[in-house]
Amino acid sequence: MTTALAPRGRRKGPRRRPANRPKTGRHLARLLLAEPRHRGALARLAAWSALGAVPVLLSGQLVAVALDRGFLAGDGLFGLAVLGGYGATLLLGALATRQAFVPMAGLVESVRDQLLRGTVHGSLHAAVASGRTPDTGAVSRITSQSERVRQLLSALLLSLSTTAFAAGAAVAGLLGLAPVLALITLPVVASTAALLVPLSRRWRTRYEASLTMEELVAEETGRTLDGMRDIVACAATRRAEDDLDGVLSDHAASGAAVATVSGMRVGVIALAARVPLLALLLSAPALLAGGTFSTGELLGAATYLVSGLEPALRALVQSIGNLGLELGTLVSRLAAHGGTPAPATAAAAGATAPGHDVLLAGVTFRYGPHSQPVLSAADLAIPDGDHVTLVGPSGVGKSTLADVLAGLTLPEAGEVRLGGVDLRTLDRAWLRRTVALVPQEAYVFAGTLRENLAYLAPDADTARLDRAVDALGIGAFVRGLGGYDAHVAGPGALSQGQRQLITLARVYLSPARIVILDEATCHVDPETEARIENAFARRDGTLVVIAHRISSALRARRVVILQDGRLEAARHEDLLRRSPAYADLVGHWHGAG
Ligand SMILES: Nc1ncnc2c1ncn2[C@@H]1O[C@H](COP(=O)(O)OP(=O)(O)OP(=O)(O)O)[C@@H](O)[C@H]1O
Repeated sequence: MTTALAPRGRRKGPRRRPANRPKTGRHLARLLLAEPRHRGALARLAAWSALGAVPVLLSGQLVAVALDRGFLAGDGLFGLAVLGGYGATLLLGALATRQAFVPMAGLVESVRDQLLRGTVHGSLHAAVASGRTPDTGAVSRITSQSERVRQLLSALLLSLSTTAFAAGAAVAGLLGLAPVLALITLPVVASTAALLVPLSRRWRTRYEASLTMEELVAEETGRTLDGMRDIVACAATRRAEDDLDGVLSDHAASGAAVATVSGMRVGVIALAARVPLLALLLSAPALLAGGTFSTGELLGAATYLVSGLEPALRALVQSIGNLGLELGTLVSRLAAHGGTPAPATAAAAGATAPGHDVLLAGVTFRYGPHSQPVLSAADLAIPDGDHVTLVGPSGVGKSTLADVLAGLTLPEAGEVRLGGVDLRTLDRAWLRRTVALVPQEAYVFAGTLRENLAYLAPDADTARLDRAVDALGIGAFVRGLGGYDAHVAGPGALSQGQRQLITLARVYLSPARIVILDEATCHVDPETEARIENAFARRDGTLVVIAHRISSALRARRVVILQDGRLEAARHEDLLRRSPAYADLVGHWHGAG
């Protein structure tokens, strides 16, 4: 039986995306502006923030006065007094910023309460509608998320209002001090800062992707740990490692992509303030010589650019980018799911298919973005109850196709359907019970033979074990080991072929409706292989055999050949006539046999 693993490979196609989110900004604005008391609190917050920006507004002016009329005019005391006055405005600004916390606290508490009310209502409503017990786990998860919303919203509001006013104050101060310098420098600031808009959008996309990857890593790790026993029992450790490795590499790449855009953003912010400053400094000698501006005015203008505008710009971008994005993600999840967290995967819990016909439609899969596709727009239909043998030269992609059929590997394009339902939407546990992929490496664990055989059918009694053993023709082997209650010391105590027999009997007893044998009989003799394949063919359901010998193809109802990423299916005789590749393969097998 396949393990409880996630699909593997570099999943290009259906990478899980965040659930459809409502427009976050609009939703937040609705929450903030819905009630008159919220609007009042926002107005008070704005008023205190404006007052808090007064030191920035005065900074350049006071530096200019301190220099021109104080230090440079030989009146150091006056200069010091002016700078002392600037210090006093900083104190007042700090007090005003402190006062801004009061309306903001009331506002965010109220928004948090609104969110929580919506959450609990949503959960109760869903419970009443479905007749089930309310999801109290979801409510408690959302309670903690609402708490995080409160923290983020307060940080964001404070940061936004103070930095927006500070930036405005720096611009106003510069215009007041030296309008000509403002007209020279501000367009440069504005045009460079305009680059931040597309950069921030790109940053947002990459950040969201990295969040999704983070969730995927947690999900994949949890699933691997949960399924550790099955992974070991089915000798799928390498596959599990591959799965985790793929997800971790993707996660690392997504983190690097975020860092690249963050770096570019910091560079642009620095340029926005430093390029005008550089222009100012380079033209300073000429401006001073022409007597157009005083030294104090030039330094005052530089003060507005460097200590007013640049920090405000940086804080604005960071608060909108980081705090805003995290807040938006949380709020939209709460809003979209009425208080229930977004489902972790596209697969719906409990979703089963009404039938067992398998259909591959236009399936394309490749392991890396630059590698050749292993499957290329491949089509195949396997009706329920069919017996097919899959053939193709070594390395052509037969095992990959088996993984795709079992839903362990997701195609980058096209669809795999089971009973008419897209595999990706089916309940994973149901899918794992329904489709059994038996790999070449067989595994037995220390315990009785009965425990090993009944591992996937714990309710199987001795009579059922007997029927399976008879059908597979492995009675002599079972008796030779000492019967069902004989102790199997572990994998090392049996040959590879004996381990395959146990694994095959285990799958025969399982509830799997579709069995895929991926060279699962390669270590047993041809007669035993024939008996086993025939037994599986008679068993209820579908049998797909990845051929190890020509005899497997001759036994099957149809043969499927995989060549150049495409699949062609026909009866052995027909395929022999119309496919030179199959004729070659058969010739090669006969030669080898
Ligand atoms: N995890 C992986 N990462 C990258 N490439 C892979 C991975 N697994 C398989 N491949 C490549 O994909 C191609 C198909 O491999 P696959 O094992 O599906 O072929 P196969 O037909 O089953 O081979 P064989 O008959 O030898 O078992 C090969 O070129 C292989 O090297």
